[in-house]
Amino acid sequence: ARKCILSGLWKNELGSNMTISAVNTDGGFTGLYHTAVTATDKHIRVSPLKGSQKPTNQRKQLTFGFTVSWTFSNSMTVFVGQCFMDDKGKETLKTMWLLREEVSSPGDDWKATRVGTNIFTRIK
Ligand SMILES: O=C1N[C@H]2[C@H](CS[C@H]2CCCCC(=O)c2ccc3ccc4cccc5ccc2c3c45)N1
Repeated sequence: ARKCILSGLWKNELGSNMTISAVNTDGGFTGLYHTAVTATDKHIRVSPLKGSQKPTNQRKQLTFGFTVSWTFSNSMTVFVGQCFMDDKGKETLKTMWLLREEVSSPGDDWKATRVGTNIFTRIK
């Protein structure tokens, strides 16, 4: 059966897109993330991502995680999820994410993390 491959171009339901480079032998990958939305009034630029996946030789519907370090800021998002493939070979990445924004004091730590879900599909 065909297996999910993370490398390539993906988009999510927010209109964001990401490019994932080739996955290396230990499951590591890098890429670029272009978010369509932001919780800050700063101008958001394309940001680097780094992640890893379970080696595909063991899984058709692999699990993965990656981190986006938002350019020119001290905020970060981690995504974790799984690739699902339908019987036509169409891949879907179902993910959950945590967005950590920088806050000025420990007293504000309680409000520093947002959580959500994203579904990614391939851009042909
Ligand atoms: O495709 C998707 N897009 C959204 C979801 C999960 S990630 C999220 C986009 C996050 C963009 C970075 C951001 O908002 C951001 C960037 C820089 C910031 C600098 C300083 C901040 C200070 C206070 C609050 C912030 C909130 C978000 C921030 C930043 C700050 N999926």
